Amino acid sequence: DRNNITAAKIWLEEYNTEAEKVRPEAQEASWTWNTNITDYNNRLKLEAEKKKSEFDKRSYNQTLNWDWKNFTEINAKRQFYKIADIGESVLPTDKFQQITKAKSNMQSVYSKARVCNKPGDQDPSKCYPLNPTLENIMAKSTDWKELAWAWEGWRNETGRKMPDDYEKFVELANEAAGMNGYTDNGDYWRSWYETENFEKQMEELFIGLKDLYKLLHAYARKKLKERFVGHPFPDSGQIPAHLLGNMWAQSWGNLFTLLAPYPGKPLDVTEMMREQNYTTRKMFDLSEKFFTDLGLDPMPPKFYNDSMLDKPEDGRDVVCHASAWDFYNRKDFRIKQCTQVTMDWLITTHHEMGHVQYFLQYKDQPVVFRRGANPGFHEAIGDVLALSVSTPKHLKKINLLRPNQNPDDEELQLNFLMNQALKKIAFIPFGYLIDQWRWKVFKGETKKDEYNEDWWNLRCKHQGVSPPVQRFNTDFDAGSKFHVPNNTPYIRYFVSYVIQFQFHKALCKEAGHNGPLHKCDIDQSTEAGNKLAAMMKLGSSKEWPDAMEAITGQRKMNVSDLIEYFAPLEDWLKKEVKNETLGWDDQCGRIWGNG
Ligand SMILES: O=C(CCC(O)(O)[C@H](Cc1ccccc1)NC(=O)c1ccccc1)N[C@@H](Cc1c[nH]c2ccccc12)C(=O)O
Ligand SMILES: [Zn+2]
Repeated sequence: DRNNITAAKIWLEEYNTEAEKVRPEAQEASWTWNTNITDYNNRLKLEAEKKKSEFDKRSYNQTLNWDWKNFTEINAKRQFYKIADIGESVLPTDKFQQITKAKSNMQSVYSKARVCNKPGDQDPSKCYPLNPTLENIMAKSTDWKELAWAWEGWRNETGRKMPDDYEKFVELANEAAGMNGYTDNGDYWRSWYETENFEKQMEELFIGLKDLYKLLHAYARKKLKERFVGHPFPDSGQIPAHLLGNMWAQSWGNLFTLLAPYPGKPLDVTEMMREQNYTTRKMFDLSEKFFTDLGLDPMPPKFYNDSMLDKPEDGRDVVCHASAWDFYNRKDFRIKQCTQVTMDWLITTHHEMGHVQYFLQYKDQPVVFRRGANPGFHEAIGDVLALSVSTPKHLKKINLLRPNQNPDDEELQLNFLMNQALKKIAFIPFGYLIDQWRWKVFKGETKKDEYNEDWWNLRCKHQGVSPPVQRFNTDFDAGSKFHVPNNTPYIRYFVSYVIQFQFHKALCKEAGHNGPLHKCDIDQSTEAGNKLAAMMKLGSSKEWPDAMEAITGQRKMNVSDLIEYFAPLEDWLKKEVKNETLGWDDQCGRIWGNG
């Protein structure tokens, strides 16, 4: 009968066995398309996704045979709760096909986009991809016009071509969420955090970090005005968005040579990597060794054969944006990325390897529990290890610090902190605002003809950046960032940037570190590794405060450890921007055309 827990557990076993067949097939078809974007592979992907959605629907219907909401066994009850949460698979077949098609269209536009008519090119029909060309221009160019060409061209070739598909996707995603008992798709996405007032909590964390961001913003603005003297910076105080070393102004690490407190003491890891003939494989071996030295798991033998770690040179279209893949059969785990030999890519490699380590640690959980304690946890693992790898002490250990440089030199340490701030503090408003925008779209508070105006309201208000050229309602600049066409939520990175410092603090204590937090390197500490592994093994079988407690002893997110980490730099910045006006107007002023 409906309360027979023994029979229910047998059914859960059968579900798991079936899921470990259906999911690998769907993943394999998705992998084939992602590593070779063709219409044929797209049809195979759609077919496999249809099959998986039918399995999800069937399984959902079978959960109705059990009174699982009243089960006393928490673990079984939680498995039923997750099996019953089938997302977009709840849609009837024709609507499921429509939403999958709309998503495939946008992903294909984003991954195939190229920008032509580069200023100074003899052949105006020569076109350039984001990775590596446009990213390198945004990182290195100090030519205002060239930066503006890349910035505007990328948005013309991506976001501008998506509004219709995006509107269709929003409509159907909201319909699916409604059928699953949520108010809209944003409500569904937030439900994965199982946290009361989640939006309020995120706002409080963001407010807690605003002052630190304003200091860094004022310093960067002052130095960029010197570099681009004669060019227009808005009176409203924003920084033109194409000057920050990154296509989305989300990470300012490429401004290090301009912003380092002591330019004479560079941290030029990329140059050191190139001088030592680093290869993609060497970068992965370095990362894997950090994990195994903590007592964590090595990559399975198949990993390197089956992964795609470099951009293919045979001209085929691939999704270059990095991702880690769990095939849910406990055997196949892959990474797909278009690696370049740079420090940024060494960090991204640790980020992706962090995802795979999580897969390995929770692989014996029931399939529905093979996820992060919350999505932010999955994004934090690799970044926590990268906090140790990036320290001058560790760079010295792996011979990526110049031989004549002393890792304990206080000026070098301040340069290191600035480098970290340009990636971690600069990211905070960006990590916060993407889903602020999307949650409003899902709530219906932002209509299609307001998509771009609302996007720039948030970019101007929270991030303090402005568009270098006029924007129009016919633009769709949110669509120029991978996660929007790819329908990947983004608040997870904001959560990750907060909790990774809580994890770092706790693991440094476990590793017996004394002294300032930013100097800590947990390398080789199996005590720290064991704590991390114990948390990862839980997967999503427990609510995330239990997982957080397993590492830090706390049950809440808070920004105090991040602020402690950057304290020495905060003091230096306060002196540096003493005569500057901190902050900017909420609005960007006139940037709007009626188009
Ligand atoms: O997007 C990424 C890395 C890609 C990902 O590893 O997060 C990837 C995104 C993705 C999700 C879904 C489909 C395709 C790509 N997420 C995963 O691969 C993944 C796998 C399993 C569980 C959870 C996430 N980073 C973000 C920001 C970021 C956070 N930490 C970083 C460290 C270095 C560089 C960038 C970042 C960005 O580039 O804007
Ligand atoms: Zn990630």
